[in-house]
Amino acid sequence: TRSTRPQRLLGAVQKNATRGDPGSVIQAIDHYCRNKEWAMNVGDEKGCILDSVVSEVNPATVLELGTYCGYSTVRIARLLPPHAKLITLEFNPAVAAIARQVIAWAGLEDKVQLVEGASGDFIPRIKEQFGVKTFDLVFLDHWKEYYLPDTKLMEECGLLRKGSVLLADNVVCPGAPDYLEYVRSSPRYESRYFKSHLEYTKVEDGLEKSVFLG
Ligand SMILES: CCCNc1ncnc2c1ncn2[C@@H]1O[C@H](/C=C/CNC(=O)c2cc(-c3ccc(F)cc3)cc(O)c2O)[C@@H](O)[C@H]1O
Ligand SMILES: [Mg+2]
Repeated sequence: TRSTRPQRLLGAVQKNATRGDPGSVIQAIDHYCRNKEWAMNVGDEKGCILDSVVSEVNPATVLELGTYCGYSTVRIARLLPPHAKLITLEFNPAVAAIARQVIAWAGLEDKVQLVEGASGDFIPRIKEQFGVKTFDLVFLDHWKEYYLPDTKLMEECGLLRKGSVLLADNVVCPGAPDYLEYVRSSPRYESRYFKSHLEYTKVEDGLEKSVFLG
């Protein structure tokens, strides 16, 4: 049977990237997706904005919603300080299996905990199950209609503290209008839009950075 897009993306990593070299894994995926087959990775242009926010926050605890093939997982984990932890949630087992191999190829498995399951089920259990009190940084890149409900759930579960940073991909394309309205109008967030482009295209997209004020 025909391979899947994630399988072909993993093949490009195994063929073109050096084991243990996260930068080469990022480059291999970007080259493949720009020249051979588009895929919904945050990409190199928005990826640089992601890098700058990660470096600025210098987080000890990170939550990523929607691992997909692990491209942004690798981008974030490669910048984390030694004992920092990144928990990434992915509910499609076949996709999670690919992401595990991409993260391993980059040599970052010690910094990453990939959890298979749906965000709505896991967010309420993260505290007791993973010993995390609050997240310094949350990267939202899963199904766009879940950005808002999952943000409200994180608030309710006490997973955000004064200064926690939410960074959301695709707030223009495909768009997350209810989420944007919420973080931009709520007095509990200081929000800022980073204009960019949809990965590997000239279409406008951007990242919304929202600081929780407690
Ligand atoms: C229960 C559903 C909500 N909770 C969830 N919990 C855990 N994992 C979840 C998840 N939702 C989705 N996922 C996983 O995240 C991934 C989904 C990401 C959704 N992303 C997009 O739709 C997306 C789409 C585009 C896109 C843009 C333009 C276009 F023409 C076509 C696509 C660009 C992007 O950058 C995107 O991120 C999958 O691997 C899915 O299995
Ligand atoms: Mg995205």
